[in-house]
Amino acid sequence: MSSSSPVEIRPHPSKGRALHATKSFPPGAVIFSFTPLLLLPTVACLTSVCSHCLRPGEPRLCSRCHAAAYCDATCQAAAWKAVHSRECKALTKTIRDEERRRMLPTPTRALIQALLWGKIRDGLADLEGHVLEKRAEGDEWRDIEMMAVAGCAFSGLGRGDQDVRMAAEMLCKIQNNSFQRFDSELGVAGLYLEPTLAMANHSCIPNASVQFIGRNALLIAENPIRAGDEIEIAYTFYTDPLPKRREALAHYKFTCQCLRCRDNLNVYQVAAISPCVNLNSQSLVPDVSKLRNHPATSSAAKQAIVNQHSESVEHIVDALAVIESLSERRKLLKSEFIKKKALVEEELWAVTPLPDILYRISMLYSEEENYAFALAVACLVATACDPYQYPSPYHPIRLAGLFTVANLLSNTAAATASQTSSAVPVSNKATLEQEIEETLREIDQASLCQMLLIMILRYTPDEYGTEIGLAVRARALLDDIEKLAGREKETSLIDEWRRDPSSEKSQAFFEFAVVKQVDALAGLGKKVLRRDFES
Ligand SMILES: C[S@@+](CC[C@H](N)C(=O)[O-])C[C@H]1O[C@@H](n2cnc3c(N)ncnc32)[C@H](O)[C@@H]1O
Repeated sequence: MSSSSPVEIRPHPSKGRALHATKSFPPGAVIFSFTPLLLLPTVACLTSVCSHCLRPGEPRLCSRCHAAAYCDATCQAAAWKAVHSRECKALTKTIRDEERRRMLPTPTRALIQALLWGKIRDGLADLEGHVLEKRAEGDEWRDIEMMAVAGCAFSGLGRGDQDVRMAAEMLCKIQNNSFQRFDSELGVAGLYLEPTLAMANHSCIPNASVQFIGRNALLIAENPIRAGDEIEIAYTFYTDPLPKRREALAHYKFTCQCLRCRDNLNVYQVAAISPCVNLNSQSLVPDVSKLRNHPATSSAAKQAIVNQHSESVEHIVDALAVIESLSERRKLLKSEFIKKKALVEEELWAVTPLPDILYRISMLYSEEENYAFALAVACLVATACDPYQYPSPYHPIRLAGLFTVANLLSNTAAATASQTSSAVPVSNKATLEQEIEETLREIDQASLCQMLLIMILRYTPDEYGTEIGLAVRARALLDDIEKLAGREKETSLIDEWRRDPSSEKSQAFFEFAVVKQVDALAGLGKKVLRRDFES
């Protein structure tokens, strides 16, 4: 990196090397945009994303090897020059069957590229692979050796002991330093490696995160970062319980010593000490004392419940992946929700796996076209789960949560508008459906939706507003709302809030038009869960 680089690599007493900032960055700022040394689609996404830029679509397969696909001639030409010319020749020569070429495991495919290109090999040279530790582990090492043998064979290069040993070492480095490139539509869509970004160590209370745009990885400040600070990212889901995090990090051969791990802090305790808490004054939880003083930060009884019932979401994700029907999905979510009754009774909504269960319940209602119920549960997620799990309002999951609410509002607003107003007050005997309908009728849903979208764009790095998928979708929906006729008065109030969100008038308006309404809907979300999922 050049002397003007925003990051530098320094030795670290216990972690090997570390990535440090050379200047300060506010939360949400892009520290650097990295161009990959290695970027490959996963096997599952090989025909649904471009092998060069990883953008989803309907890419066309390379007519020779049929094992790489590109969105257009530009991507194909760039990939040909960067990696594919040699890879294509080697794969066509060494593997007859096209389907088998496409089924090569992603790390093996990455290894083949590294074996064929000196530039990639050189880029990997200084990386940590924990080769000796891995070699000492029977099963894991056998898998690595098998992939190394395959990589040597399919690259058409040497297959002697020395070659396989070198390939196995490269594979260890690839595994220890690559990212799973996540796509919001497809999930894990690729493998990404860049040697400087790979110097970022892990913390379960990270101050930065990585977001992918096309071929590039953006390193984004999550907390305020000062010049000289170590930049730490999370290698695993830091909201998982401690044993699960330890298990995931064992692959990287270290034991995390961050505060969350050392003192086994729960999600509320970490939120309370986050340097980002005050940034929430313009969020759905503007009363930051709520974030600082949740009862689970001090009550030993609540802490015990969190420890006893927190669980990774993995088994739920796996089970849902093979369920097609909505009714079966509902059954599974109901049984998982009931299992977490102790958390629900104590309103410990932010404890894993509850946020994920709630999010999936909201999605389920949405698929069932019950947008009002989906919205109520999504509001509960956006106020009682996300801000505690991710205290920075710039966090991509916070922004995704806002978008979910805004998007659902665009459906409920249309439904409310098409109803003939009965204007019947809600009686004690009204159904939950009627209660939500009435609440929605009282809310200016278009304004609420518009303000949530403005918040998303406010928290998105300006220079990437046209590239980050969520920002692009938020902008499109906002444009649609701004075209609606007859909203001059609302628009003028919103414009004033947009220009100066911290003025007294704007804050009062925000409190009324956004915070109060989302809170009311979140309260209804609890009622929805109680009625439909508790028994
Ligand atoms: C992607 S590399 C990060 C750069 C690495 N420190 C180096 O010097 O090459 C991952 C490796 O860094 C080390 N590491 C990362 N985070 C750590 C942490 N919180 N504590 C101790 N070691 C850590 C582990 O050896 C891990 O396998």
